[in-house]
Amino acid sequence: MNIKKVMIIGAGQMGSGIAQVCAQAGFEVYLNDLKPEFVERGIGVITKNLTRNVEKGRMTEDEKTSVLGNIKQSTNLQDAQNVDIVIEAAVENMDIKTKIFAQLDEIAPEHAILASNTSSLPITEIAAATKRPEKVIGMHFMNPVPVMKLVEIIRGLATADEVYQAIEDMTKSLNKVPVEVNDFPGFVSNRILMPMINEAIYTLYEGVATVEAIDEVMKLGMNHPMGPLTLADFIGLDTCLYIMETLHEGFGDDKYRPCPLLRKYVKAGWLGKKSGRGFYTYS
Ligand SMILES: CC(=O)CC(=O)SCCNC(=O)CCNC(=O)[C@H](O)C(C)(C)COP(=O)(O)OP(=O)(O)OC[C@H]1O[C@@H](n2cnc3c(N)ncnc32)[C@H](O)[C@@H]1OP(=O)(O)O
Ligand SMILES: NC(=O)C1=CN([C@@H]2O[C@H](COP(=O)(O)OP(=O)(O)OC[C@H]3O[C@@H](n4cnc5c(N)ncnc54)[C@H](OP(=O)(O)O)[C@@H]3O)[C@@H](O)[C@H]2O)C=CC1
Repeated sequence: MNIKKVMIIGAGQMGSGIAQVCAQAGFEVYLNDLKPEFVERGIGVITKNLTRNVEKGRMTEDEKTSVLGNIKQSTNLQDAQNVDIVIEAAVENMDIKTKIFAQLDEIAPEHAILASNTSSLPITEIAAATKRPEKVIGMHFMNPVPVMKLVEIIRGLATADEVYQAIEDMTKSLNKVPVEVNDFPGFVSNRILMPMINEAIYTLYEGVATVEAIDEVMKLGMNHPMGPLTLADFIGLDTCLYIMETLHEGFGDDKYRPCPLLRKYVKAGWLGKKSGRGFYTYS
């Protein structure tokens, strides 16, 4: 399967990172979001990252221009008719994702793969919204995408072997490391990571220690690069809550119940770094 043209849906922190690494690997990229200003914000982040690469001598100014030239801005899903693969990185909500996939199924060429960067939602259910479940797959990048090596590849029940192989090959061409997993809530990454973050929030909620102390324990005691509350802010508290809800509902086990403090913060609009306030405040 020859993949040259890629569409990324959602120009948030994940979508813009995925667009950057695809453009750097020479793919032609359409970066799509609901409004032009969201796409422009994503291009702004990519430009900043590339400028840092130039300043550090890892890339020339001409290479930066050429990478940016590989990215087209899109606010129209119809642009999917021109691509070989769509990677969806919109918000972590099943209704929104299934609507996007049903539309893409009508628009994208027959050969096109429809991938989702979902961090926890069942790929099989997303695939069932299309008439091409064999071409639907999970391609789960880690944040920040330009830095993190892993891509968790999730097979839905119907995903074809050649589609899995194409995504594995594409992952390697992006200079990332693919790891194959099966379709269960939270896959491997968030089934293990998110209960730890949720427990850190309970630790705060129950007054065991301060935000700073909890992070310090995990950073200095366990050598984690970021404390769990810093990491939760970095991921987005809305995304953390959606993932916990998927685990709770998907396994029907109360050990995954989201901490009420997490719910409260999300209801307050304290979504972490991206909204300027979470467990910490950001200027
Ligand atoms: C929720 C999900 O579904 C799945 C997930 O993604 S879970 C989240 C997974 N990610 C993590 O756990 C990240 C944990 N944190 C880390 O690994 C590190 O703190 C970090 C890599 C983010 C930053 O590393 P650091 O050493 O503390 O900071 P810093 O020295 O500023 O950055 C290291 C490099 O990363 C780059 N970097 C940092 N943040 C970046 C960003 N947001 N975008 C692009 N590049 C970034 C820096 O430019 C720097 O590059 P060079 O050394 O090549 O110049
Ligand atoms: N944050 C993380 O660490 C990780 C997140 N993920 C997954 O990646 C996905 C995106 O997360 P993230 O980038 O953090 O979220 P963000 O909130 O940063 O970005 C999501 C973007 O998608 C846009 N969007 C929402 N609905 C649509 C739509 N129908 N069509 C096009 N664009 C849309 C949003 O616009 P608007 O602002 O208007 O809502 C926003 O710009 C989620 O599924 C998440 O679970 C995966 C790995 C890590």
